[in-house]
Amino acid sequence: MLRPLHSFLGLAAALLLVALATSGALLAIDPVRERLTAAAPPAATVSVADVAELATRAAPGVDRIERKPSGAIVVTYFEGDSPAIAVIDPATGALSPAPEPSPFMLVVKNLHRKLLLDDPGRVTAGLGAFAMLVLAVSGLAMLARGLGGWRKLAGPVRGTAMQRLHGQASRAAVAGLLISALTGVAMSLTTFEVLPDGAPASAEAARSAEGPTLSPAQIPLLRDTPLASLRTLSFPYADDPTDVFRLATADGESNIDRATGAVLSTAANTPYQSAYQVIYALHTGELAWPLTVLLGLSSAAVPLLAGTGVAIWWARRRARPGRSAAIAGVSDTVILVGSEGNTTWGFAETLRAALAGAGVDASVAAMNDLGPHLRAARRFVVLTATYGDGEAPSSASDFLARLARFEAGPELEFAVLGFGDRQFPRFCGFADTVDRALEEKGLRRLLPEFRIDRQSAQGFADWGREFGAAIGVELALVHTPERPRTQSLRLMERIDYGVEIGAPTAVLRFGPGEPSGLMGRLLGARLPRFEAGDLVGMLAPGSDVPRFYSLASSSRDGVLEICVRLMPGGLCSGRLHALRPGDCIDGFVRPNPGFRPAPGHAPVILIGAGAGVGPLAGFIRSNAARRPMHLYFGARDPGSDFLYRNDLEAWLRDRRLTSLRPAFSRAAPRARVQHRLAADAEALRGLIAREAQILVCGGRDMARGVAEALAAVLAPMQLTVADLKREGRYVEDVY
Ligand SMILES: Cc1cc2nc3c(=O)[nH]c(=O)nc-3n(C[C@H](O)[C@H](O)[C@H](O)COP(=O)(O)O)c2cc1C
Repeated sequence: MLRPLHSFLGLAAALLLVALATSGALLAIDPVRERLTAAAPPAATVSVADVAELATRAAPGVDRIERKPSGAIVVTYFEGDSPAIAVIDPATGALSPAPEPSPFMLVVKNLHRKLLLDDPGRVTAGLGAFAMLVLAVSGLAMLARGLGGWRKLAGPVRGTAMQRLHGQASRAAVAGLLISALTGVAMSLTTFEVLPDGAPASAEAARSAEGPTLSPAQIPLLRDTPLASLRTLSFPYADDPTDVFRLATADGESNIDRATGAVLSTAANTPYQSAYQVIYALHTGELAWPLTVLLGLSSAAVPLLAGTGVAIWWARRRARPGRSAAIAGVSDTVILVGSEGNTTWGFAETLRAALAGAGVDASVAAMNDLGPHLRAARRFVVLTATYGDGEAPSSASDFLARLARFEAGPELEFAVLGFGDRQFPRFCGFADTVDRALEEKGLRRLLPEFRIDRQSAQGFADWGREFGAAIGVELALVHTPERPRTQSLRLMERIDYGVEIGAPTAVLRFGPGEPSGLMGRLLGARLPRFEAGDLVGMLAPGSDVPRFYSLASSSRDGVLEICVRLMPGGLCSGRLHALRPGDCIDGFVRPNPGFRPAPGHAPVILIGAGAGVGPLAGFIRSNAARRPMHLYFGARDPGSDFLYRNDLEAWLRDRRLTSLRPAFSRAAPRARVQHRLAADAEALRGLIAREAQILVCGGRDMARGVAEALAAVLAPMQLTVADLKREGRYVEDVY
C-alpha cells in the first residue's frame, strides 16, 4: 500500500512540489544573508525605549519601528511629506539604507504562496504541502522497512545507485521537509478558515488624554520591554492629539497614552495565536537562522528527490511484466510472486513457460493477489524475495493477512522457493515465514523450501529438477536474466601469481575501453563509479549469465581492479586470464553496499584467502583516514601466491594497514587463517570489545572454518558469530 501511494502521489505532484520547494529554497537565501550581515545582537539590557529614543533623534519624523526576525531594526519615517525607510543600529542610532526587496524575490514569494494566482493558487499550494507531508511520511516508512526497521534507519541504504541516492537524500532532507509540510498545511488551513485566525491579538481602540507627547524614555512600558521581544512600535500621529503609541510584542498588543504613558488597553495572544506565530516562524525559518538553512537545503533536495523518484518508478515499470500476467486467471498451478526489484518476476515467467512446455497449465500472479478466486487452483508455487530484516517485498506485503482469510481446499499443494542474499543476516527470511504459514494453514507440502542465493541460475535449475520430479514432469529451467547494459573495459596491467604451484591467480587492472553510446563518443570513455567491494559482472563467451568478481579498487583509484583465480574449465576466468594488456572485454558494475567497512573509526578485521583478498586490498588502499585495519590472509606459498605482497608492505609502512598476519598452507610452518585467528584470540577479543567489524572474503569452506574459529574466540565474551552478524559487524562475501 505504501509504495503505490508514494509512487502515484509523487508522480502526480512532482512538478508542483518542485515549484514550491525551489521557490521555498530561494526564499531562504535572503533571511540567511541578512542574518550573516546583521550587526551583533544588542545587549539583553537594551529596551524598546532606548531604541525608540535613538530613532526619534536620528529621524524626527519617525512613524514606526519594527524588529525583523534577523534582528535588524527597521525605522519608517517621514522626510517632509515623503516616507522613508532605514535600518538603525540599536547601539549608536546610526541609520543605514534598508535593503530594497528585489522584484525577482517578490515573484518568487508569490509563486511560493499562491503559484502566481489568487485563491486557486493558494488552494493548490496547500494541497502541495499536504502531498509533501504524505510523501515524507510514506517515504520514511518505506526506507525503514527496507533497512529492517526504525532502529536501523541510520544504516547504509542498499539498492541501485538511483535508489541509494533517493534514499540517502530523502533521509537527509526528511526533517526539514516534514517541518515545511506540516506548517505549510497548518497555514493553508488557517488561510481558508478551517483553523481559527492566528493573527496576533489587537488591543481595543483607545484615545490619549490631551497634552504634550512624552518621549519614549518617559513611558514605563517601553522602558520595561526588552528590545528582543519587540515586534513593532507605532508612534502617535502628530496631527491627532488623541492618537496613541501602539506596542506589539510576541505576547500581544498594548495602546499607550501619549501624554501620560499609561497603558489604556491591552490584549494578550491566545494560546492558538501564540502557537500560530510559532508555526509561521517555523515555516519561514524565522525562529532561528540555522533552521532557515535546514529548511532551505531540504527544499533544494526536492528536485533531486523528484528526479530520482521518477527514474526509479520508470525502471521498475519497465522491468515489471504486463498487468495481464499479474492478474492471470486461475490455472492448475498458480505461481505467486513476491518481488520488489522485479527480478523474481523473470524467474516466475521462466518457470511458467517451462511448465507450459511440459503440459502443465500455469499462471503467474502477485502474492498480494491471493483471494477467493484462487481457491480452484491445485497448487501454489511461491517464488519470493526478502527485504529488510526478513520482511516481505512490496508485491507480497499483504500476503500473510490474505492467507489468514483464505479458505484452502484439502488437496491444495504448495512449494516455496526463496530468493535472497546470504550476506543478509536473515537469508530468505520471508520465504521461511511463508513456508511455515502455508504448512500451518494445512496445505500439502510438495517439497522442502529451497533458497536461491543472489539469483543463481544454477540454483534455480537445481530446484526445477526437484520440483519437476515432485509433480511428475521433467523440468529443465534455463533462466536467462535480462542482459545487463555493459561497457567496454581495456586491460591496462596484469600481475600473475601462483603459476608455479598450479593455482594461477591474476590481479587485472582495467581502464575504460572503446567508447559507446552518444555520451561516450562525445565525452570519451570513462569508468563507471564504484567502491571497493562492489561487483563487476563479466559475461562468459556464449552465455548471458554474468559471473561476478569483487572489485579490489574504487573508481577514485582510476582503475577497475579484480583478482581472478583461473578455475579448471572456467569459461569466464579462462577468458580473463587469456587477456593481454590492450585487450578489451565487456562488463558492468553492480553495487554491493552490504560488503564494505561500516562508516566510523572502529577497527576493521579483514580475513581473506586466495583471490578473496582482492576487495580487502581495496578497503586498505582506500583507508586514507588510517583507521585500524588488521588483515588475516591465507595463501599457499609465500614465494608464489602472496598476492599484493609489495602493496601490503607499503601500506603497513604508511599505516593504512595496522597489522598483517599471513598464513601459508604449503610452506613451513604450515597454517591456515583459522590457526592465526585462534593464536590471536586475546588480541581479537580486545578489538571486538572496541566495536570492531569483521569482513570475510573467500571460498565457502574457508568462510566456514573462519566462522568456527571466531565462534571459539567469541565464546568467553558471551557472544556468537550470529550476534555480530545481526549487528552488521560480521559480513561475508563468499563464493
Ligand atoms: C534493500 C535490500 C534488502 C535486502 N534484504 C534481504 C534480506 O534480509 N535477506 C535476504 O535473503 N535477501 C535480501 N535482499 C536480497 C534480495 O531479496 C534478492 O536480491 C532478491 O533476489 C531480489 O528479488 P527482486 O528483484 O524480485 O525483489 C535484499 C536486497 C535489497 C536491495
